[in-house]
Amino acid sequence: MTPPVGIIMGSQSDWPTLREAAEILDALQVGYEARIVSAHRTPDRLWDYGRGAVDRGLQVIIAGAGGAAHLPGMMASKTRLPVIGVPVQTRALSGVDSLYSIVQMPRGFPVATMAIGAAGAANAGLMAAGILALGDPALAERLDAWRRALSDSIPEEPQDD
Ligand SMILES: Nc1c(C(=O)O)ncn1[C@@H]1O[C@H](COP(=O)(O)O)[C@@H](O)[C@H]1O
Repeated sequence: MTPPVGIIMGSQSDWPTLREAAEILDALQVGYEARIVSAHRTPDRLWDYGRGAVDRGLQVIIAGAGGAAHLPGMMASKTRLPVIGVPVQTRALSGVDSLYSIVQMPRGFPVATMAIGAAGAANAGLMAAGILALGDPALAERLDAWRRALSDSIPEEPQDD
């Protein structure tokens, strides 16, 4: 059975970043699939994935890529499912290249763009869970508990190292 979330990335080298989204989804017991899909290197795979996404039963797509990061935007062109973009940090330009490639979509085909890197990927997992929680009270409760636990873990006073 198709899980609700598709995590796609431009390269194997993006997985250490996108795994942060997967770990959040694991913690919240949200099903996902992870695939390498590149607009540049495997355009037919991108096309097929986007064309079949709704019919297969996916509900949200998290798309991460670095550099000339066209994957999230191209996926948003191919499917009406919400696409959450994760700009992967790059060595040459620190991920600003990825961010700019993802965030400036033309009107009509939005990508919900997260921050650069691992924190952005984790937030993509939380954003996907938040979308799915709108129609899933049990998931909403798990997400609320996750958020409470994070808040409770923050000390009121700074600690010495
Ligand atoms: N930005 C894209 C796309 C795409 O947008 O379709 N496909 C691969 N890439 C990116 O190329 C970077 C380097 O990839 P390699 O490490 O495989 O050379 C990765 O961050 C990937 O997301």
